[in-house]
Amino acid sequence: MMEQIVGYIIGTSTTQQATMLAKQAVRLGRYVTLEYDDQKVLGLITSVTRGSPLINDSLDDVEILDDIIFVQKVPRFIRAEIKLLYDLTSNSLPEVPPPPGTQVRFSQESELQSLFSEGEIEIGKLIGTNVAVRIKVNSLARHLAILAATGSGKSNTVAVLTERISEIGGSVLIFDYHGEYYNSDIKNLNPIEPKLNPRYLSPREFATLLEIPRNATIQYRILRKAFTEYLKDLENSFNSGQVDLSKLNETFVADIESRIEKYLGDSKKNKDSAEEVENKLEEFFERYSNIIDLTAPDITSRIRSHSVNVVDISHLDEDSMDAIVSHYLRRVLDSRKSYKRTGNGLRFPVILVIEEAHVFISKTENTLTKAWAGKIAREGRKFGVSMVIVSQRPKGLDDTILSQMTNKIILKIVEPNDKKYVLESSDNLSEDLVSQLSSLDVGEAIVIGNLVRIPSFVKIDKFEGKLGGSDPDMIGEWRKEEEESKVRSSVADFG
Ligand SMILES: Nc1ncnc2c1ncn2[C@@H]1O[C@H](COP(=O)(O)OP(=O)(O)OP(=O)(O)O)[C@@H](O)[C@H]1O
Repeated sequence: MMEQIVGYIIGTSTTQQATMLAKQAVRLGRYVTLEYDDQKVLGLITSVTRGSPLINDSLDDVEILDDIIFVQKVPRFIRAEIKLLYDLTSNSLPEVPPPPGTQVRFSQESELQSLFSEGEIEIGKLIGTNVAVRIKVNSLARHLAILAATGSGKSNTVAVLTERISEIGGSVLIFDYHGEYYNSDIKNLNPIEPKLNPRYLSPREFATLLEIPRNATIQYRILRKAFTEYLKDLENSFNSGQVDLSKLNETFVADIESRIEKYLGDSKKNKDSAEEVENKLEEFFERYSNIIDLTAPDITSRIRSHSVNVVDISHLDEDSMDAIVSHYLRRVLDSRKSYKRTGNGLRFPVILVIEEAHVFISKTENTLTKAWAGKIAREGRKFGVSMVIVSQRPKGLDDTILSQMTNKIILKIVEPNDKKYVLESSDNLSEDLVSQLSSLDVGEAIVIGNLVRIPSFVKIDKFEGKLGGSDPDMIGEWRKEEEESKVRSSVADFG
């Protein structure tokens, strides 16, 4: 059944863009098909305008308008800009622009299916159609950014995407800023308590957590020697079975300080540096006492394949969050490198999901996480470590790292600077697509990158389970407290 004609191409076209004079109202984000010069070209409606040569904006007398409308049939037009995306005949980009007068029709679902059905997991339907959009999961090796204004559907998208990746055997590690995945009923959930075990810290990482500046070479040397010796002695004690695990955490600072004393030497300068290191060591332990645990297994032994591994960091302060995220990123990358090199380490690829990414991969702050996120953005692909950064403040993200997120799922964004920033950080996103972002409904997204063959307007499937972290029902909680206080006071009277 041939679809009806919705309009004709007018004016000058290029191989990327054409203008249609429409016979009926058409919606943004709809796919259309143009057949000309033995090509069958798929296009996307990216803007629609309506007007009339007679009722134009120079009119300023409504009575004249009354007469015009009453007396005659008023010429009106609907124009639509079409972004030409794909030549279905040659399976490539269109090579020839459509001539004026070319008929335009809505694309048939069978034409669209051929383009969107090749991926391993379905994430939703093309907006306005029943065409399932499937994404190529291997393309996530080039990372993904999920960007949207608050309340537009980021968490729902993360839940749908990660659950379906786990169902095909994949391994995801979500840093759960709001505790919404940790308390959800996502399938294959593997909840992980955030713990920092200094045994798995490198001396440089430990020095960074102690805030020993890179140029404080004497402090760093003293710490490195004491820490390295402590770890060596600890390993020997573990191997000989002489470790009292219950005492490890409480003697950690003293054990290291006793080794610092050994490297004091007699120079005053060393003594001052050593004291500075000891102060920083005690401050470190106070600041991170709720996450330090020398008995905790390494994160790489807690991540499972076939799982949505979720680290609940919602109860931590942002410093501790940053320490956990940066450490876990480093351990996963190092372990995958080790596995690739020696066969020892994390045996399977991992997709790391960083929620509220603008906090950790900030454009302005030099966080601990930013350095490791940058390394993974640059080299993670070779080792099967990819990143999904999720943010409702795109302009707060580091632009270099954002530009390395080849794939993007962009839900509704209204803020003009956010839109501009996203456009500038994506070489596969055009102005006409970005201009649509304000008009997207909740759960509707533009998907671009290697995940899909062509830019796609997708209604993401609704996550069927329960997500935690939703907005509190304040009225309900107040009512409940009122009821309970009545019960308490009546029990007190009775007593
Ligand atoms: N694809 C969708 N289909 C239907 N409803 C959706 C979809 N995505 C999100 N919603 C609904 O919209 C609301 C907000 O969704 P969600 O929490 O995912 O947005 P968000 O961008 O993560 O918000 P926040 O920034 O507050 O975390 C929820 O009630 C959710 O059920």
